[in-house]
Amino acid sequence: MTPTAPAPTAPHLIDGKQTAEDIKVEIAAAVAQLTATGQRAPHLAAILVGHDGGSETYVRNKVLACERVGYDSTLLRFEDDITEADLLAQVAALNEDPAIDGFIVQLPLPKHIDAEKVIEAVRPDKDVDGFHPMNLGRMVAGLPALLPATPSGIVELMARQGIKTSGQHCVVIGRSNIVGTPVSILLAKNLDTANCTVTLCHSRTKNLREICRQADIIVAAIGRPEFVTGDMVKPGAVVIDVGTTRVTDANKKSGFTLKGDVNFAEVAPLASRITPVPGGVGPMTIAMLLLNTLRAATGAVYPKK
Ligand SMILES: NC(=O)C1=CN([C@@H]2O[C@H](COP(=O)(O)OP(=O)(O)OC[C@H]3O[C@@H](n4cnc5c(N)ncnc54)[C@H](OP(=O)(O)O)[C@@H]3O)[C@@H](O)[C@H]2O)C=CC1
Ligand SMILES: Nc1nc(=O)c2c([nH]1)NC[C@@H]1CN(c3ccc(C(=O)N[C@@H](CCC(=O)O)C(=O)O)cc3)C=[N+]21
Ligand SMILES: [Mg+2]
Repeated sequence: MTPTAPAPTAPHLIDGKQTAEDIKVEIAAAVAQLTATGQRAPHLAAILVGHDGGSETYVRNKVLACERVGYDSTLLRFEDDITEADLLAQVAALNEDPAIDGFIVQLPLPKHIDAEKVIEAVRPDKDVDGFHPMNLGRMVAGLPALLPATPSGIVELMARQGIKTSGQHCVVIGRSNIVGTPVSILLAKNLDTANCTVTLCHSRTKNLREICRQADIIVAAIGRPEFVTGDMVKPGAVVIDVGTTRVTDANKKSGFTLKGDVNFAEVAPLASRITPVPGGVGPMTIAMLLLNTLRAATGAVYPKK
């Protein structure tokens, strides 16, 4: 009989926070090199519309991260009654501003604004979110592109944590344009950091539990707290939790707890490796946004205009 390794008794956490710190140290060194040769520091701008608590936190974290690595940053804030035309004019101004290397428009946007239209208005060489169809198309085709931050952050996190992906069956839950769809494409690519066999699941998927049980790697990007339960996870699987939902919690000073899409208490004892929330995918998203900004500033993907 072949001896089988005992199931781990303690969760083997995937430290996204530390990995993101490592990347930020590398970026800071690159910035120091740029400025030492007389070039200006990269400059990231963010547009924030309205007062959504989560969006405020993420944008604040992005601005703080810029300072940490030595970038310049600009935050443009607008009330949620800004018209679509005015927002598009702001995008056009950032497109044309030679002092701005890259910018993002924080999502979600108010309902009266067509988010697709705004995303398409961002000049692809400044689209550090990697949401523009030009960048998504180039990514699909395997051409150099500004890659979406959360998907590339997941791939980078697994690579740096020594998680084997090649030949592994990865089940992605969620097919949004910003997470589920692009991460499924990246993980299926013929790259040393990918080469997964990918199954993409969504709200119409039949037998989701059975499909998840066949996964060597689960990527949960649903936006429903604790959706992935223990009965959906094969013992020894790697579990990547993208979800970040604020759940009301009277015991917390802030009034809420950040919940992932994975029932951590049930799944952590089963998983060989698992990302915590917070401290997993979220910090990687920010690190990859900074990396995209460096690539935009240095003309690594598109020639500087
Ligand atoms: N950590 C980070 O850096 C980031 C975290 N997030 C978080 O990730 C989560 C997902 O975000 P996002 O992709 O934008 O979410 P969306 O709401 O855009 O997409 C959710 C996806 O989940 C699917 N889904 C919903 N219910 C079910 C179900 N019962 N069974 C199977 N699939 C289901 C939907 O299916 P269908 O298409 O059929 O509707 C959809 O494809 C959120 O919590 C968000 O806050 C997002 C971005 C970055
Ligand atoms: N144009 C655009 N680009 C985005 O990249 C984008 C967006 N819109 N809209 C919302 C989602 C969500 N998102 C997160 C980024 C960082 C954390 C993050 O750093 N989370 C910390 C905790 C932060 C906290 O304390 O709330 C963590 O998980 O450890 C989470 C979520 C980016 N998004
Ligand atoms: Mg969302």
